[in-house]
Amino acid sequence: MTPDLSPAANGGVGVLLVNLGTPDAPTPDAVRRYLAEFLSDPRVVEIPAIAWKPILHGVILRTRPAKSAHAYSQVWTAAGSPLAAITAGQAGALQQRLGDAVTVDWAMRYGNPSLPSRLQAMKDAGCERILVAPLYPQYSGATTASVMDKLGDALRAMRWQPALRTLPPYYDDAAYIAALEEDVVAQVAALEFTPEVLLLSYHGMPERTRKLGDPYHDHCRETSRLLSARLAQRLPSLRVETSFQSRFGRAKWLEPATETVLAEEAKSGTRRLAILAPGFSADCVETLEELAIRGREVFEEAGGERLAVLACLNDRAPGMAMLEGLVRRELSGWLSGI
Ligand SMILES: C=CC1=C(C)c2cc3[nH]c(cc4nc(cc5[nH]c(cc1n2)c(C)c5CCC(=O)O)C(CCC(=O)O)=C4C)c(C)c3C=C
Ligand SMILES: [Fe+2]
Ligand SMILES: [Fe+2]
Repeated sequence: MTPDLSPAANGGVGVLLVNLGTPDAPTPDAVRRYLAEFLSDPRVVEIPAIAWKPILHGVILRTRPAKSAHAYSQVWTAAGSPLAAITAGQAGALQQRLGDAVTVDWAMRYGNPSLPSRLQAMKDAGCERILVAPLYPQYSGATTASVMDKLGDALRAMRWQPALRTLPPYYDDAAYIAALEEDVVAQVAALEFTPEVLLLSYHGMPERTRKLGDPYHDHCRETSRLLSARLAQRLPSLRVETSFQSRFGRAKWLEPATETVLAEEAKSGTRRLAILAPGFSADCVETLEELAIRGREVFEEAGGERLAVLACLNDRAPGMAMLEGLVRRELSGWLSGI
């Protein structure tokens, strides 16, 4: 095939938003396909394949899909998986903010739309310079680095590659902390009750990854420290705590576990609690089912009365203004006059 060298088809700038991934449907078969890809990634499960494959295929993929499909079915929307629908909304909102000079698209690390397929589609549409933006504020090997691995695989298969930049983690960026602050203050003001505690719940990781040099735990703690300091000025009576959710497998995970903190807070007298998941750019099964359904049961069974799970930044204005700012900064020198 002869390369298209016409000016209209080439030289374009693109932004590719990437999030984790989600099944195509809330069914055991679709969840099995998705989990098989996700949990075969050596960045996610750092156990030698020879030991892990029999456990994955012999136990996990036989038992977990039905349980996870039930969780997904409780949060599925007319637009599909919340994570996919919201990520698409973020891409649309960013496109509007940046205008026609930039092509904005989105992809998933696992499942669909796949990262290689969207990268190729952007290249075919004339994008020769692409900013890949993993929507993970806190860096981890299992998330950010895994996106870069997949990007490397996709590039390896391309003869004519686009030039690439990648968005660095933004866990301590003043714009991210300010967006969270503004959004928390507005969401708390709109509640029917005044929470005594704000629990910042991050997705967990095996504790071992921290010892191996993964900065994820430190990034989460730093986000919490910076956000707590800002909230202390705005909502001085709110006590802010941090926890890690979603323990998976038998190994020790980062602590304290969200479930444990919810139960202990209720047992020690906290009656009204709000949860925010600052590490998730978009609401997903982890916030809408694990926190808002199962977390609520844990809190109420231990004596808690009111629990509010605050929305993630999603595609609303505070988060989109922050993302637009980060993206414009990273596109510096690639754009003129926008
Ligand atoms: C935001 C950061 C995330 C980190 C860090 C992370 C690490 C991690 N996750 C698993 C296992 C599972 N995660 C699952 C869902 C899931 N995880 C994240 C984000 C992070 N994961 C998101 C946004 C989601 C939701 C996806 C969606 O479709 O909405 C799941 C699947 C759900 C389930 O079956 O419970 C698993 C499994 C590990 C092992 C890990 C670190 C090593
Ligand atoms: Fe996860
Ligand atoms: Fe989870």
